[in-house]
Amino acid sequence: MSKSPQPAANSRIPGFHRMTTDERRAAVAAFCGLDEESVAQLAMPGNLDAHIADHMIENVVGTIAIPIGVATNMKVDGQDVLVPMATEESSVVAAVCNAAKQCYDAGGFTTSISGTLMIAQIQLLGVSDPQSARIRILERRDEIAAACNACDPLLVKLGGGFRDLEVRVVPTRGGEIVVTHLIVDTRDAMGANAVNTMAEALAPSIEAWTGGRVLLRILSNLADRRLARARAVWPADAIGGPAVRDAMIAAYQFAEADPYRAATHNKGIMNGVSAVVLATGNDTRAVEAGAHAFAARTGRYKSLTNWEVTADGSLAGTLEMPLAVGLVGGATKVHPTARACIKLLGVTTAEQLARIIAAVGLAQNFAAMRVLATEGVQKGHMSLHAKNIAIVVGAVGDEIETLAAILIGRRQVRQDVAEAELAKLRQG
Ligand SMILES: CC(C)(COP(=O)([O-])OP(=O)([O-])OC[C@H]1O[C@@H](n2cnc3c(N)ncnc32)[C@H](O)[C@@H]1OP(=O)([O-])[O-])[C@@H](O)C(=O)NCCC(=O)NCCSC(=O)C[C@@](C)(O)CC(=O)[O-]
Ligand SMILES: NC(=O)C1=CN([C@@H]2O[C@H](COP(=O)(O)OP(=O)(O)OC[C@H]3O[C@@H](n4cnc5c(N)ncnc54)[C@H](O)[C@@H]3O)[C@@H](O)[C@H]2O)C=CC1
Repeated sequence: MSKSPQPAANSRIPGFHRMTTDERRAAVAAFCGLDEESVAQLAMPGNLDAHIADHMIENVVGTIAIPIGVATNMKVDGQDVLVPMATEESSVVAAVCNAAKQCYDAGGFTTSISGTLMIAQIQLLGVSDPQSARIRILERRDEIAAACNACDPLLVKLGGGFRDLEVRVVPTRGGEIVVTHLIVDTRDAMGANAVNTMAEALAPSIEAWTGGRVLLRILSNLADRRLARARAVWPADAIGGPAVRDAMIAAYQFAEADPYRAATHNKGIMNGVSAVVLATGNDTRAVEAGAHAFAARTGRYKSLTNWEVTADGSLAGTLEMPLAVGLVGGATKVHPTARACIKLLGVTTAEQLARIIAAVGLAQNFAAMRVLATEGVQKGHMSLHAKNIAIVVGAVGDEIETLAAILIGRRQVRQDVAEAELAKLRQG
């Protein structure tokens, strides 16, 4: 039995990972004033009602439960926050806690956002004079704005709606096409449905103005008008000294130079990003598509983060990436556990959510680079993964921790070794 949880004054909760799950929920509730219903929702095994599941997607036959861990030590824009992360991968949550701990005293993470603008694309084919068609569409800006806003009076009332118009002539293998971008502020919605409705509503007018034929009418997941940014500074002393710092810079330079490495580097960032996106009921595929398209925007796939050394010798990291997430729409309001996670985070706007997710992505990248540039990823990752291996070979109850400790002690986190050790354990 671990020690009793103390109400947390901040997100630094040393030993949080040694508490029982009940104690952790109590500590989280004490930290953010989470109501009993949300605590109960988090505690419920298989916490999605079959009836709700059956209405969320098609042809439902069941649900799959993914654990939600809470990242501690996070300070974002001066405020301590506990961050729920839904992931099947061991060591991801621990990595964020670890990275955040090492920059906490230096101020944690500072974030910003470029706005909450989404882009809907309308593809126009069959115009012999695409440049003229482009100008004809641009001339209708006011009509287009009014038509878009008429599609979603609630969004307009909430301060969102049409913001801008772009029209591009894009060469394709089938000839030049005219692509209209509707740029719409979707406020606290991710906004796919909202902007798709506008694009579909406008299509007949665009055909009438140009004599062309509209084909696709759909948002772009390259949400480069909805960038979230995070930065943080890790003093060299807090991370093991200048040699560790310089090794991390060299690791980053590898990702900058080589897309094979950049893909893995960015996968590490997405370990954190996608886990918060999923926990809050947002669309992981939309965020992932946006991230990777943004990483490749110059024509060469690159790191989403930048790392450099400050004048005083600290390690400074920055992350900038599209983060189209919402607090309304999708599963955010439908899935009761997503609602509980949003309460746990204490965010009231999509902007705040995106900013915290960017901070988590940066933390995750720091932790991965630090272990890769020092002891290697296997030590930490495999020690946490040892419990999974124990379960795979059939360990139950107390056997799981005992067997995992044996595997870590032997430095052989392998299924064949686990099978043999479990057999030995059971023989007494
Ligand atoms: C695993 C650690 C954190 C151990 O790191 P450590 O230095 O052994 O940890 P420690 O025991 O000294 O503890 C330091 C702090 O880490 C946290 N911590 C420590 N242990 C736990 C735990 N069990 N549960 C929750 N939090 C934990 C916790 O905050 C703790 O502070 P405390 O609370 O004790 O004051 C470290 O090795 C690490 O950061 N590893 C990185 C792991 C990682 O990146 N995993 C992702 C999976 S690999 C992958 O998919 C991505 C990759 C790597 O390919 C990306 C890339 O290539 O760039
Ligand atoms: N390529 C993609 O990424 C695609 C994604 N989707 C899905 O679309 C869904 C998201 O679409 P949304 O338009 O976000 O959902 P939605 O249509 O369910 O909700 C958005 C609407 O909520 C209303 N609203 C109420 N309060 C609001 C507030 N505070 N701020 C903004 N709007 C508010 C507005 O009328 C707004 O249009 C996700 O489930 C996503 O998976 C759908 C098609 C394509």
